[in-house]
Amino acid sequence: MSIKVSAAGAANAAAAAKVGELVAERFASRLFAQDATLWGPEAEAESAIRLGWTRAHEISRELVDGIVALRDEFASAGITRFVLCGMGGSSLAPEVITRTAGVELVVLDSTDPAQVRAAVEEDLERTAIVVSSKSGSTVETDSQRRAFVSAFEAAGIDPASRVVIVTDPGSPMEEASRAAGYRVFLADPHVGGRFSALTAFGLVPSGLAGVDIAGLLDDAGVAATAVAIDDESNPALVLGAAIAAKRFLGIVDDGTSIVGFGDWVEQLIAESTGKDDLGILPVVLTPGAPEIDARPADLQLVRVAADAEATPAGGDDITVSGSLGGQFVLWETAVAVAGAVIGINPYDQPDVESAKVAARGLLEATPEPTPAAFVSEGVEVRGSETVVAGQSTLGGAIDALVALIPADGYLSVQAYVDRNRFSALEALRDELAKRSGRPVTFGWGPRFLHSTGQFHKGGPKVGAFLQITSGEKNDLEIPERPFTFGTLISAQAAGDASVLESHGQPVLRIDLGESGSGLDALLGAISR
Ligand SMILES: O=P(O)(O)OC[C@H]1O[C@H](O)[C@H](O)[C@@H](O)[C@@H]1O
Repeated sequence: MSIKVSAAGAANAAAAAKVGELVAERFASRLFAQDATLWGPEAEAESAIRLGWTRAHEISRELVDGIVALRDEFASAGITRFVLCGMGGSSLAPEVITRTAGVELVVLDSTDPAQVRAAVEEDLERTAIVVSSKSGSTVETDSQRRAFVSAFEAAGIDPASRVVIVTDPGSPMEEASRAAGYRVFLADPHVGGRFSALTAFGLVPSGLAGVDIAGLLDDAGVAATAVAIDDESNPALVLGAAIAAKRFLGIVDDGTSIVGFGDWVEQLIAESTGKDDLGILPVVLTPGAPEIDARPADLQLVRVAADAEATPAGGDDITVSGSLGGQFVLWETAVAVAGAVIGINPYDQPDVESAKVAARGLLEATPEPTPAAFVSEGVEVRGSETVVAGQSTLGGAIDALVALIPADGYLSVQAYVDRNRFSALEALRDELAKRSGRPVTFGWGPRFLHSTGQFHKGGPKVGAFLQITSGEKNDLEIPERPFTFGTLISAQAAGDASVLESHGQPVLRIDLGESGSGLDALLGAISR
């Protein structure tokens, strides 16, 4: 299934205005020859060590046999349940790969105590974990690993027989893992996390779970040939130039067999472009989303379809199609193009660290919790002065937040809760989009911090933020750490809120209470 891109109306015009230039400067062939000068002198040092993704479909071949052999070894020992511990670029690709293939992989990219406990307590006898971290120092991933290792030990299972590590050579995790006797797969260090779908980060968990990873690499190889040519028909040049023209990028499934593609592409685009007060904010939409019919002028819609030739784009839309392996390569190339068009370095993420620093500060200082501005219907409400001042009801505070969304801005809903238990919260996205007439993103915390989190702090400061938390009665220890999962997720939420507010952006913080009893009140206040 070859990759196809169809751009109509204004999207086609935006692409046409740029593609000739990109062909003339031989952008595509230089990119695939790993030319680090394409994004300007300031980006050169970082780009020089980040372009390995252009050849990942070839280099990763050598991993396949080892992954398949390990899968067989696990199968013969009765180990058939795999849990992936990892964040952002270390978990989003395996999630879409396994969901699309219809094989089971439990993706644990949360610090919510109940969500962690559920993953750790289920069926440990037939479970192996893949702990994936490029840096080897991500606090969420380290904490999840600790929880599993201690659960294995408590169950009399040797962790060395159940823990598989994916990391970069020389990371702190590599050394410690080898010492512990874990199986270690090393990834190509010249590929950034969000571009790592076709490296060990995408392939090890997906292959162990049962996906045909050789086929994925075959599909990617076909696409890599198509997007490396200096020609106006190159689909990645068209896509990259077209998406660079607008601030918001709505992504909607329109008949593709790929499951959950929006979540992967969201990180790739938001983290790669959202910096220097510029960027593109992806908005993952369902087919019924209000933004599709009442389209904000600054939102470009991309439909992911079964066949973009059979159902080409209409209006000002873009339609894309192709195999999943092909789509990875198409979008990675398009983002490299969009970065050059916008004038940013697509390979760094300068603002992700700020939220981590703020969370660490709170974990170390353990300050008294900020008192609630008011309590309404069992829900504690906090937030920026501009949002909560003079308010005494949940509905009033939400109205105040919506009124503060700039005319060219967006609302971001961020739910630091157990996503399995509070899945009903996802419905808030459409309600708030309808109410505000502006693009609304929805993210589970802390997962989104490794995705749209960069754009919120590094992109244009035009966001308004609705943060939802829930205390957990049954908190969970993190073995040998001075804080629990409950204190960690609270610090992550409070830390990110403080950074957003320091950028002058309004934040409304709603705590649903220990038993989550405020859920109905919140849903009611928003859908009234
Ligand atoms: O793979 P790790 O080093 O654990 O990193 C996981 C994630 O961490 C940070 O948030 C980065 O901004 C992401 O790009 C990365 O994917």
